[in-house]
Amino acid sequence: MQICRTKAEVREAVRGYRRAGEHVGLVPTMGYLHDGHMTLVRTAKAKCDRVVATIFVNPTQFGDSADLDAYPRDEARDFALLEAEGVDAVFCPDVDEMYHPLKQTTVVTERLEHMLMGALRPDHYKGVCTVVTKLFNIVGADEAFFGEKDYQQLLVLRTMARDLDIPVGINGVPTVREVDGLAMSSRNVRLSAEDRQAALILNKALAYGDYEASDGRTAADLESSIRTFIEKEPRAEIETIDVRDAATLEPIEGQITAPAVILLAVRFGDVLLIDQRVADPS
Ligand SMILES: Nc1ncnc2c1ncn2[C@@H]1O[C@H](COP(=O)(O)OP(=O)(O)OP(=O)(O)O)[C@@H](O)[C@H]1O
Ligand SMILES: CC(C)(CO)[C@@H](O)C(=O)[O-]
Ligand code: BAL
Repeated sequence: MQICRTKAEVREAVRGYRRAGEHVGLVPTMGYLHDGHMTLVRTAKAKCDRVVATIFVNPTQFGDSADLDAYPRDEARDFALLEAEGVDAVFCPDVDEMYHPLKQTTVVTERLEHMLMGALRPDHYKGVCTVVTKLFNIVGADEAFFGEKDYQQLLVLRTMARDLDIPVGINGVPTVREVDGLAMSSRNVRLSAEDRQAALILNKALAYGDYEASDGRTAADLESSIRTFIEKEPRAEIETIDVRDAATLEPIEGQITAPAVILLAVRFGDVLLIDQRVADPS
C-alpha cells in the first residue's frame, strides 16, 4: 500500500491506475478505523479495481475545538488495517498540506446545510462539503463511499455532487453495528463503561420507532414517543430526535405514508452519538 502525504503523490498514484484503464474508488475517513470503515473499503473493493482511502481529521468541520482535540488517532494501526484489506493507496495529508494559508473558498448546500445536525453544529457541513470537494478534485475517483450512519452527510454530499456536476458516483453503505446493536463509531472509545451500556438505548429506540411508524402515526407523534422511550435511560441526554422524509429530510406533514428516517443525536457524558434508521410504513 502506498502512503501518500502530499497531493502530488496521490495524484501520481491515481494517474498510474487511470493509465491502466482502472476504475478508482475513494473512501474518505477521519481515521481511528473500525469495522464500519472497513465495510466501506470492502464495498469499494467489490465495485472498483483500485481503492484509495483518506485519513484526515478535518479541522474546518469541528466547531468545538475540544471535540477536535479529543478526536482519537492511531495512524500505524489504521495503515495496518487498510493494508490487510488490500487498499492500494492511503492519502493522509497534514493540515498545512491540505489547506492553503490564504484559503477563501468554501462549498455550501444552501438548504440541507442549516437543518438538523447543521443547526446543532453550525458550519459543520460547510467544512465537510469543502474538504470532500477538495478530496474529489485531488484524487479524481470514479466512485466514493460514505456510511448511512451519517445520513444527513450522505444526502448533503449527493446533493453537492449533483448540483456541481462532480463526476463521481456517491455510494451509501448501511450502518455496521457491534453485536449488541451499538452503531460503530470512532467516538465510542470515549464512552465510560456505564455510558457504553446506556447507549444501547439508541438502537432499541430505532427498532421501536420503526415498528410504531407502520401504525398510521404522524411524525410529531412518533418523535414524542421515541423521546419518552429514550428518557427511560437516565444517562441519555437528548439533543435531537427527528422523523423526516427519507429522500429529502424535509418535515413530514400529517401521517407518515412514505419512507421516513428517524435521526437521533444523543449525548452520553461529553460524547455526542448519532444513529439513524429508515422506517417504511408500507
Ligand atoms: N458504523 C458505521 N457503519 C458504516 N459506515 C460508517 C460507520 N461509522 C462511520 N462510517 C462511515 O465512515 C466514514 C468515515 O467516518 P468517520 O471517520 O467520521 O468515522 P466515525 O466512526 O463516523 O467517526 P465519528 O462517529 O466519531 O464521527 C463516513 O462515511 C461514515 O459515515
Ligand atoms: C467525510 C469526512 C471524511 C469528511 O471529513 C467526514 O465527515 C467523515 O468521516 O464522515
Ligand atoms: N462522521 C462525521 C464526521 C464528524 O462527526 O465530524
